Amino acid sequence: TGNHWGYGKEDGPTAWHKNYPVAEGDRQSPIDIIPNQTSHDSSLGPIVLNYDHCTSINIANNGHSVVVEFEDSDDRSVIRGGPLDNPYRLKQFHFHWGGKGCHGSEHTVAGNSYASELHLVHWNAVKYKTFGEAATAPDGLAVLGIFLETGDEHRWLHMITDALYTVKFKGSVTDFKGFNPKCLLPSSLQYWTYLGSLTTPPLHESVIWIVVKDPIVVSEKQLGKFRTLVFTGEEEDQRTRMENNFRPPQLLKGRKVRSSN
Ligand SMILES: NS(=O)(=O)c1ccc(C(=O)NCc2cccc(O)c2)cc1
Ligand SMILES: [Zn+2]
Repeated sequence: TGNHWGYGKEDGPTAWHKNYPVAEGDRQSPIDIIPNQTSHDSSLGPIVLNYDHCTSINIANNGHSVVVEFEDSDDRSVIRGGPLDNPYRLKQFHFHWGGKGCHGSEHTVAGNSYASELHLVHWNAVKYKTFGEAATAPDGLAVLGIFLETGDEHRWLHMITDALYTVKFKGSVTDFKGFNPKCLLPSSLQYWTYLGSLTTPPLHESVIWIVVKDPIVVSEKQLGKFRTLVFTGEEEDQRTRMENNFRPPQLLKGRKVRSSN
């Protein structure tokens, strides 16, 4: 119905252009990043995250992913530096992942995909009054992308995976206070950056992407817990496991990808 979209055969990424023609635009995301074709830019300073006073509010299943929302009524948690001209406020973070044994990151690196990808979504509250307004502006959003690869257990990810059973169904929301996503970052924040879009409808071309080069390591067991979520609501009769909720790489269309040193 209406602008319903998903990741299935009929409503998935190849069909999104019907309701969202910008899907075929000039700055769509994600992309395949080819390291030796990126341009190193020494003017690109480090990314600075001020998350120490961040206020997480809740964790939710929105029918596409699991999302942790933050209080964004002031500059208590911001990202700045790197390619950004202003501080951008943290609004939410969420994940994209594959099926059992399949990879599910959105960005790929020289054609290789990771098991999953974490997106920390920020908006430019200096220039725009609301997230919604920023989400339609060319410099409105900054998303920090972190790759997840499987290996040893991640010491802090259990704080997320232990809560997933409370948001199994689409539309479920539970309190999730006191979580600082800084614990989900790799030690090095070296990154690639380029101008792109939301990777889900409405696919607005409003994102300054900052993709961190080093992945974090999580266990297959931890990742498997994400797949206990379902795309469907509790009242619906069929349970569709939430997995492979990623958009494949889109055409670069002449864009430059810059690399921090
Ligand atoms: N996967 S992604 O990080 O590119 C991404 C981040 C945020 C959103 C999002 O907020 N979608 C809902 C939305 C979009 C525009 C305006 C709104 O008010 C809400 C979608 C995708
Ligand atoms: Zn995302």
